[in-house]
Amino acid sequence: MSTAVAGAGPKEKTKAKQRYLRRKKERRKHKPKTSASAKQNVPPTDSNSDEEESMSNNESPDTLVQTSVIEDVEDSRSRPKKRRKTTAEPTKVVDMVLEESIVPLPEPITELPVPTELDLPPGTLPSFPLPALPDAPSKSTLALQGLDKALVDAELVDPKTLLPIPDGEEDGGTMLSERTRKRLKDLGITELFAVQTRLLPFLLPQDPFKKALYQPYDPPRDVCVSAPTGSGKTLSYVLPIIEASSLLAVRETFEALGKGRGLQIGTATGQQSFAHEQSQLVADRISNLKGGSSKVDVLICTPGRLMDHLHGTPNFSLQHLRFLVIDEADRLLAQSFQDWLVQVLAATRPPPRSLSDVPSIVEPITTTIPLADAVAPAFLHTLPYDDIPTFLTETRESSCQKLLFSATLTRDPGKIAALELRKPKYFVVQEGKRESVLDVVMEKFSMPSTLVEHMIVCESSQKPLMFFHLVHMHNVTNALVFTKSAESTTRLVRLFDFFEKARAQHAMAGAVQEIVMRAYSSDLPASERKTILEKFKAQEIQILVCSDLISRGIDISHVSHVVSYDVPVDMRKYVHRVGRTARAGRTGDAWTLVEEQEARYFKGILRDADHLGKVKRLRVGEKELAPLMPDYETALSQLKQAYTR
Ligand SMILES: Nc1ncnc2c1ncn2[C@@H]1O[C@H](COP(=O)(O)OP(=O)(O)OP(=O)(O)O)[C@@H](O)[C@H]1O
Repeated sequence: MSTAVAGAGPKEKTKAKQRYLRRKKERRKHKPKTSASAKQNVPPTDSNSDEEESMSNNESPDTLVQTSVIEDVEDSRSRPKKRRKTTAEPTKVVDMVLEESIVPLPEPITELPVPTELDLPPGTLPSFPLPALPDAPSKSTLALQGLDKALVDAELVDPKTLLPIPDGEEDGGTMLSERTRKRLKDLGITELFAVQTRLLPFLLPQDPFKKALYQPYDPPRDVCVSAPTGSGKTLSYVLPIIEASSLLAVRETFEALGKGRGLQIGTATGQQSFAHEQSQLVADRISNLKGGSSKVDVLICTPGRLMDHLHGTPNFSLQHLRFLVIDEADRLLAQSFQDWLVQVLAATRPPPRSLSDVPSIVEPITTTIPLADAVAPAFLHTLPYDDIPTFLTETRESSCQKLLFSATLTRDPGKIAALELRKPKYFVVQEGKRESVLDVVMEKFSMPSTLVEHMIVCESSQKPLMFFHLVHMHNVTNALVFTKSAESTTRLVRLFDFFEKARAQHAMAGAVQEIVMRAYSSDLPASERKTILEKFKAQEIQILVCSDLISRGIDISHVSHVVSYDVPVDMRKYVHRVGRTARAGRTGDAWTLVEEQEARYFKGILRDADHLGKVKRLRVGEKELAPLMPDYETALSQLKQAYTR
């Protein structure tokens, strides 16, 4: 085409141009006069601009419509008149989105005038809108989706709240009996911690009917508690249970069934033989007793062992259960073996009434029929004779109240649903405003305010040395150390032993005190674990190396440091590890040794939990490590020898 243009003679072009100009002049003569302002906008009458003008006259009607819409829009918003080149379709799409989309659009677009059918040329069909993607919902909106409303409406408890426990008759709002308050004083507990100040009144209401052992027509609400590690969750449920038990004379009930006296505490954790546990839990394993034959008021158990007794111990029954406490709820709910939760909940619930439950008048009442008071009220219909007639039509429910506790409470709607909570009431012990309940929902767990956190990023080969540096230069003793595996533990303990020996030899006799470090793992027999823990408590052992499995629940007041020798796999693990120190308002330090290649991952974990800013980075230079080098090298070569032997 360019060749064709280049081949046209200049004369020919001039003639054509002259003809064109003549016609144009003619047209002008017949044209009505325009205003002065309009004249000003007339472009200079050179041939090229005229050509452009004539070209524009050939534009399709569609393009014209589209252009006019854009101009209208710009006019209405008093913008400088700058023409944009667009195609017809996108313009229509924007219009249609405004008209029809339910998705709120950003401000400037919503200001656009909504075109009506009149804006379209006659006979033009409005086009359908292209699919429009709504804005992505915010993280917080997503976190709230599918959540139990109760969790969203959780009650926030300020962790700084304390309530003095008074002597004498007045309970001072603690809801505790004089006897219990005296006992607490004997144990050195003079005030209630935040979680306890809210839980005690909730679980021990003033109305005596509300704390009755059996409440089949108006069963109590379930409770979920999210509170930091070491904040006193255990007492917040132990106290109400003890109070409820003594108040309600459970002892007498048990005596009526022929069991022991006093508040009996039983354990079923698999540390003793099954037969031994059975004999501790149940008095009569021969007769068929509808109400069970429990010997204990309180049973502390693991889900697995509880299941074993439910299936394998005659007359072991959960129908009288008043409180089902699920401590470390997130971890227990993650254990799905044998469907323990479904089965335990079923065991607390009365079986549905069926036709066979309808009493038969002709059925003789014999002496073998169990006493009514041995059966929980909600289970009375299971007796082979008519239960106590009642004018009430309400169905009777189990009186079992579920109490869930964790420092890292699960927000998983599926897991919460599996618990079949009854009108659950959530308490969240956390600093901040009402909205910070969202932090729990988004798994931004709250930490003890007395905890100071550090991390050291180093090469993996330098980790042992960094650890020894912490022990000797930062007084990291009375410490719990977490590793990723049993092998990592064994290696570290042996190397540390060699290092301490080398150090002692090196120094003048008696000048240095050897620091003792021991492994504390679930592989050890229970008796050995107990001895190690006792030695640690007595400070004969200064450092314990343990696994995540065993760490939860360790409550030793003098633990002043926690070291993650290997980084934790997730935030939950991190929270539970560091929570072994800075308990009950005491101070504590947490240290994490991060290998260079793990730094991004670990920081990512912290960042996702909005916690990165809380962990200070400690940089340790060669100079600071130099004094430890000779003994470290001796220890390394001894370890090598030990492994090659
Ligand atoms: N009111 C109180 N006054 C003084 N000490 C208390 C009080 N309540 C609890 N403690 C002590 O605080 C320590 C931590 O309490 P507890 O073990 O109940 O914490 P927790 O919240 O269950 O922690 P974790 O989630 O780590 O298991 C315990 O040694 C306990 O005896």
